[in-house]
Amino acid sequence: MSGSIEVRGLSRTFHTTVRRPGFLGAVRSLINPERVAKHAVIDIGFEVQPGELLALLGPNGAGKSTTIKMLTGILTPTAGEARVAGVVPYEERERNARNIGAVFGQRTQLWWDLPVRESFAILRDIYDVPADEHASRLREFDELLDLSSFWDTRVRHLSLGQRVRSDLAAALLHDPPVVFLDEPTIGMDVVVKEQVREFLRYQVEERGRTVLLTTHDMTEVERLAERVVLINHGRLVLDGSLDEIRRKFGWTWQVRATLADAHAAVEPWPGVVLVRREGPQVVFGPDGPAAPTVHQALKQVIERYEVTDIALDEAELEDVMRAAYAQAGDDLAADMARDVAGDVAAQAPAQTQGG
Ligand SMILES: Nc1ncnc2c1ncn2[C@@H]1O[C@H](COP(=O)(O)OP(=O)(O)OP(=O)(O)O)[C@@H](O)[C@H]1O
Repeated sequence: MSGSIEVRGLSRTFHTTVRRPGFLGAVRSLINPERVAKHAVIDIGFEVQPGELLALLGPNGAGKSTTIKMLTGILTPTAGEARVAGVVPYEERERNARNIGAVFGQRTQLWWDLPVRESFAILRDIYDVPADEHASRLREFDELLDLSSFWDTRVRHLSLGQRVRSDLAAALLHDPPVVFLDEPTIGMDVVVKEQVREFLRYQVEERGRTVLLTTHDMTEVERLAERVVLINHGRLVLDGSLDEIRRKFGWTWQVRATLADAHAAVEPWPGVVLVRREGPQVVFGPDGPAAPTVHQALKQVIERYEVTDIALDEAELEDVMRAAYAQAGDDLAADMARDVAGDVAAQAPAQTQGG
């Protein structure tokens, strides 16, 4: 079965009622509710190939969870279409559920009062997994996630890391070709995070699963994803490989200097921007076509500041993403301005005719 994900023109608008302030306001809201529309996802489209891991990125409130909820069949889109392993998820929820596994880092799908292993057994029965397959898959997951050290414990007594590892195993026990992970490693310590990433890499590379992952952790993106889709204010603003994005938005060089005076004022100069500052540590990067070469930049930093240490740095993905968002924001603003200008232009002749 092909584990592809296809998304075309997908949109979702939420309608909520606004409560007016004060007692009278509350009464007025009851009699005459004021409805507002929130366009959480607007006309997005992308594809994920079978066996590919794609990171869906965006700031808080960008529309990532809403997108995943449409692809898992929890929400129905307002417009557009999605297919997951050939199935329209919100039209055939049960069929879709057999093809997908989903982990929402903040919630569990396990039975709170049962030991983990009993939850696994219930899922085996729900999905009709043959007993020998179930046992061998559990052995495989145990090797990678070390589940047996806590699988006789009730879910409510598990630590966060143990709970999410159990959730991951539970999501994959029926062998789905497509996996959705919404911030799976949120709040975990670095050791458990690494264990989970290892597990995910194995599932993609060795088992050929298709994974759509949302995360705010750029280390995770660097370790796991080759391709990213960026959404902002519900719109898709970028779809490309990490290499392309680094090339387009990354800095060709970065100079990190430690200032002798941690409180010294630091200003950018023509051709150079201040990328980051943390106390005495400052990082400079090139700015536009007038940027100096890396050798000139090193010389300029030493001439301008008293430094105790200076080094060349790899551009951090966080900085690259920040630059991509800034550019995407500019493009979006330009698009919206063009739309408004287009609307005004379209209205102008009508007004002339009318007048
Ligand atoms: N059920 C709902 N009713 C009304 N508005 C909603 C609903 N669900 C989400 N939204 C709004 O839609 C927008 C997108 O939310 P969503 O949860 O998809 O963002 P996100 O990218 O997953 O954010 P985060 O990184 O914070 O998890 C937000 O403005 C949110 O307030």
